[in-house]
This record gives sequence, C-alpha cells and structure tokens, in this order.
Amino acid sequence: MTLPDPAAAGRAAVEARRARAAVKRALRAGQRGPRDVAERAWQEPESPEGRLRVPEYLGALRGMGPKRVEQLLATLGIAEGKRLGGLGGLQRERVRGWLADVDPSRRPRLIVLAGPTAVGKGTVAQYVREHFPQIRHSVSATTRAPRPGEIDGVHYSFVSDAEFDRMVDEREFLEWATVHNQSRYGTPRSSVQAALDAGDSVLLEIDLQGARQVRESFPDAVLLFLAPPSWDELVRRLVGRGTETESERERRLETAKVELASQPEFDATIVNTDVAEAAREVVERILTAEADSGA
Ligand SMILES: Nc1nc2c(ncn2[C@@H]2O[C@H](COP(=O)(O)OP(=O)(O)O)[C@@H](O)[C@H]2O)c(=O)[nH]1
Ligand SMILES: Nc1ncnc2c1ncn2[C@@H]1O[C@H](COP(=O)(O)OP(=O)(O)O)[C@@H](O)[C@H]1O
Repeated sequence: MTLPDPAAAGRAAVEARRARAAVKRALRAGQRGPRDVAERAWQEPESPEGRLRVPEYLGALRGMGPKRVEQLLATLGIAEGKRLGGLGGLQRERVRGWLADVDPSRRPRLIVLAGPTAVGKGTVAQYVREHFPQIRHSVSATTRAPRPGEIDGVHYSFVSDAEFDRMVDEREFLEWATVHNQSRYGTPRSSVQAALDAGDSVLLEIDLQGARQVRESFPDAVLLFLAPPSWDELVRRLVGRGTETESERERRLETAKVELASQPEFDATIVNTDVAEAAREVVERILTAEADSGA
C-alpha cells in the first residue's frame, strides 16, 4: 500500500501556485495575450491557466481594478469562485465576446522577419518563441539537410525534392523560393491561415524573395528587416556559427550583399546588436501592427 506523502503534496501545491503566479505576471506585462491564456485554459483545464480563478485572471488584465472585475463577473454570469478552466460553453462564449469587444481593432497580422544569412534571424525568432508565446511561428518546409541539433517539424520540415515538387504542384505553399541558388524553402499555407483565422499573428522567418511574394499576396503583412551592426560582425557571426564550408560561406555572403541593399523595401529595420533587445523590438512592432485598425 502506498501511503500519502504530505511533503510531496505540499511541494506540488507550492509549484502549482508559482505556475499560476507566472501566468498572471505574463498577462500583466503583456507578454501573453488574454485570449491565448483563456484558450489554453479551455484546452487543458488542469493547466496553470485552467486552474486560475476567473477574478484572478480578469484582475491581471490591463485596466481591470477589483470594482470592474466584480461588475464584469455579474454581467457575464460567472460565480466568483469559478476557475477559468471550469467555465461552461455559454460562459466561454461570453468571455470570448467580451475579449473581442475590449479591443475590437486588434487584428492578427502576418509578420515577415528577413535579413542576411547569419544576422541572427533564427536566434531572435527563438527568443521570441521562448518569451512571447502568444506569437505563432510558421515551420517551413525545406529540401536542405538538417544541421546538427535541428529537429524535423520544429526548425523545419525536412522534405525530399520530390515531396517539395508535390507541395508546389498542389499549391500548398503561401510562398516558396530557391535560396542561395541551392535548396528550396516554402511556407505552408494551411497552418498560417489557421493561425490567422484563430486570431493569432504569425511570424515568418524567410528570405527576400519570399518576403516580396508575401507583400504581393498579403498587402497588410508587416515586413521587418533584421540588420547586422556591421558587415564585419556579420562575417564573424557566419564564421563563428561554423555550419558552412568556406565556399558555402562565400555564396551566402554574395546573397547577403543583395539582401542588405533591399532594406528600403521593408517597413522597418531592426539592428541585431543584442538578441533580447532585437526580439523585444520585433514584438513591439507586432503589437503595434495588431492595434492598427488599418483605417
Ligand atoms: N522564401 C523562404 N525562405 C525561407 C523559408 N524558410 C527559411 N528561409 C530562408 O532561407 C535562408 C536559409 O536558411 P537556413 O538554411 O536556415 O540558413 P541561414 O539563413 O544561414 O540560417 C534564410 O534566409 C531563411 O530566412 C521559407 O519558408 N521561405
Ligand atoms: N546579437 C547577437 N550577438 C552576437 N551573436 C549573435 C547575435 N545574434 C545571433 N548571433 C550568433 O550569430 C550566429 C548566426 O545566427 P543565426 O540565428 O543562425 O542566423 P540566421 O538565422 O540569420 O542565419 C549564431 O552563431 C548566433 O549565435
């Protein structure tokens, strides 16, 4: 017979409280969107999001004092002790409706992050992934071979030439291009559209040719150019990464010159001196674009 272990139960309770506090902090800081937290709570009622009491959740949103929370609970017909994950279908619909009303002008946007090889697009995108989970990332398909540490389906979907041909023929790509005169890369249309339809902005980390195609088909996409602090620093990062041969590096640096010259085509340039700084700037641009009604 296994005896209950009160110490372990106590530790689990402390952990759970910490996890809920982290969700509230992220909401307050605007690092997580209210919709994102609510949807997660409804997907998984036992997650920290799901275990949040509704007044705690509402109270963590910008501009929501205790008085407004109390009034809102009455309007939405939700009892004070209810947990977010425990809301019924009708109550969820009411919360969704309220969230849409609070900020009706917020529009999900397609965001392109482009820039020369080794400027740090992957590193900055990874920082955004880890610190700002409300922004979705598209996973591209590519015919290039995986680098050490790259995971199929996470960094890229690694596909054969024949599979890429099939995807092109069946119009599965929103855009695609042959990059550095070598491998083909493409953005899957269906997952991007699904994220936008669900109200989430999507970050695409793609090359200049792809950025131009996106501008054509999505005129309101936001195009961000990630630039190096200097040419020498760009070369240092490429060499330092150590993932290409000498001839491959030269080929990439040739493309980099063309890409650097294309900066005026972009909506903004962000200089990647410090990764955290650059990532924050990317997210700020996304939030500003979401809030722009386009009127
Ligand atoms: N057009 C397009 N370019 C992509 C896509 N995915 C990645 N790329 C670009 O392909 C280029 C090569 O990427 P990669 O092989 O990871 O090498 P890196 O740029 O040196 O890190 C980069 O400029 C990427 O931004 C895509 O889906 N479409
Ligand atoms: N702000 C930065 N300062 C110093 N090194 C950086 C910075 N951003 C990225 N790097 C480094 O530069 C190299 C290239 O970055 P990576 O993200 O692979 O570039 P990209 O995806 O644009 O080709 C990596 O070794 C990465 O660790």
